[in-house]
Amino acid sequence: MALSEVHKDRGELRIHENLDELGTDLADYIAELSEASVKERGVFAIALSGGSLIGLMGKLCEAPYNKTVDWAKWYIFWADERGVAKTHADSNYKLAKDGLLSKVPIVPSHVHSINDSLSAEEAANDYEFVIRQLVRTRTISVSDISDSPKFDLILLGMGADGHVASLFPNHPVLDANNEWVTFITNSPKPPPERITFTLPVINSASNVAVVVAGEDKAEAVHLAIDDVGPDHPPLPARMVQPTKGKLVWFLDKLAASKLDSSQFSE
Ligand SMILES: O=C(O)[C@H](O)[C@@H](O)[C@H](O)[C@H](O)COP(=O)(O)O
Repeated sequence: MALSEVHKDRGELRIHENLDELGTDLADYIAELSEASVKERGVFAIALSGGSLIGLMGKLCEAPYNKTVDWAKWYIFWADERGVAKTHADSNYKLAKDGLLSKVPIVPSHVHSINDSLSAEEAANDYEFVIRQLVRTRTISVSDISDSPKFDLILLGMGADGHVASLFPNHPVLDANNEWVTFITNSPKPPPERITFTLPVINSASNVAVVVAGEDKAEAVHLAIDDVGPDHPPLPARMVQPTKGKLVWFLDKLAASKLDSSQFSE
């Protein structure tokens, strides 16, 4: 049985007994947001990350979701990508293609992957340009308080160091405020070159979900969610604070094991 709680300023926490339960809840959540967005806007603009997230989304390829989700209305983006060819084992595009996109009827022209034939800097500029065109036509909605794109859903994983997308702790990329998409060439997690959404774009989304499993992430989950005071410089995951959108954490009980448990009720 999942524990669910709305933390006073860190969004909704959904804590699951095991990965199977987490995967079912995540698939339900994505399917519901897709339905609501298609009803409201006629499309669903979703941004993916890499890592274990894609495997945890696996139930979307199975019944009932493979038949009930309106896949033709999905537009796919990446919150971050690694500086490798799309055929490389490290590519976030390849991970999503093999694990999800090739298994459901997504329209190929709706898949907006990051150009792998450019330098990291050029690819970031090119991706921002692509997103600008799609904001103009409202395939991607626009924030009503800035000119930022407003994705219907941005899905993030989190590293044991508290990074999300390719926004790493103490890295100047955390201060990138003028761009929608930027790049780094010195990622502490290989490969070194990466393209990433900036925090303003993540925080302008209608919905942001952070999906985290495993005991090695428990300390970072605690630092990202609990009131830990000013002695701890905020982790990138703590800087995920949608201005008007909704934040949901999908955790397994191991990742949640260091949270101040007093805040939960069944
Ligand atoms: O390309 C990447 O590396 C990711 O987008 C990154 O932000 C990932 O989501 C986290 O590192 C968590 O990855 P794991 O879930 O595999 O630990």
